[in-house]
Amino acid sequence: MKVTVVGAGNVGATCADVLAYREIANEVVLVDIKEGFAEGKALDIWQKAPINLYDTRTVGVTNDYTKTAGSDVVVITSGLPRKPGMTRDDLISTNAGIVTSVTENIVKHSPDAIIIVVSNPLDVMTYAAHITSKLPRTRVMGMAGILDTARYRAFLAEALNVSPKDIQAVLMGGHGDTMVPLPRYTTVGGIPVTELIDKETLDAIVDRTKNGGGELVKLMGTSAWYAPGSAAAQMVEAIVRDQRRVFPVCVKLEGEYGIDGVYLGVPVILGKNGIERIIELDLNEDEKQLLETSRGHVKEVMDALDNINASKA
Ligand SMILES: NC(=O)C1=CN([C@@H]2O[C@H](COP(=O)(O)OP(=O)(O)OC[C@H]3O[C@@H](n4cnc5c(N)ncnc54)[C@H](O)[C@@H]3O)[C@@H](O)[C@H]2O)C=CC1
Ligand SMILES: O=C([O-])CC(=O)C(=O)O
Repeated sequence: MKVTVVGAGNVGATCADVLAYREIANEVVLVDIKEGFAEGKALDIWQKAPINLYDTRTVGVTNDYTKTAGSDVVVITSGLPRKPGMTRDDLISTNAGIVTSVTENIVKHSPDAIIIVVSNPLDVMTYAAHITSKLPRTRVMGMAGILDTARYRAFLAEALNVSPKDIQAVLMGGHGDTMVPLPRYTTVGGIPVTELIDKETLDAIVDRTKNGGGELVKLMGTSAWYAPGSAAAQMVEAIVRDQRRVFPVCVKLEGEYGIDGVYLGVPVILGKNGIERIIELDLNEDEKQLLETSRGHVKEVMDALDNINASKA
């Protein structure tokens, strides 16, 4: 299995590292626009192989997509991260240009690849990659839900003083303040979370999760990478090992949840064909309302991208 990671910055290099040391791929190609940067990161990861004992070959290239040819999966992390005081949506015009040109190069050399978008604003960058690639919606998806769910699970594990391994949860909607956590579908070792935690603490955790990305931007002056890079690698693993994992993933909805033509995080089954199935939960009225708010926000940003593209045409 060959995996390309575009963008050798914080998230891309972390993702490539996890793919290598967990031997998720035989070959990982890192691509960056900065001269020598991807080459250096790939060499560093390769030099770790004798220490951490793995065989995965890591190769770095400066904008040379011929080396990415025949990739099974491509992860797009290229683009600006936000700084304190910015929203993810503020990145739209710069990152849309980057994601669009990267996607063109990817499909030219790897027409059968499955594409996982990480660049922000996530839902709308997934839209940009999908319309550029012209691939079926099952093969172009965005990573955010695994990360958001992981933050929620980590906060819950801390509050309950239990292992994060035992917390199962799902979130839906856009990657931003309008994400839709679903406490009704959260369990701790099979026990509904509402039986173990009071409403006030749970509400505070939900709130912290919604602002989880911003909390880290404020602390570090740039956005997170360990959990995001690992989350993207986990999606790659589900695909290349045909694991049929159930994850929240950003995908174009075509009637599911009564939504058409908008890219949102929903639970899916992830396997060798990409999105094998979208799971439709029976949401209650409150949850439907939250999802509708999230849909409205993502649609607004999609429209903003359409306007940017129209003004360039
Ligand atoms: N979906 C999610 O949950 C998350 C998304 N992100 C997003 O991921 C993106 C990357 O974040 P970081 O890795 O922290 O940023 P970074 O600045 O560390 O790395 C980005 C890399 O992209 C490269 N790049 C820029 N234009 C390129 C092009 N045309 N072709 C190839 N490479 C190019 C840059 O040279 C840089 O090395 C950001 O947009 C960030 O907002 C970050 C964390 C979580
Ligand atoms: O917050 C950001 O800008 C990066 C991101 O999407 C996250 O960490 O959730």
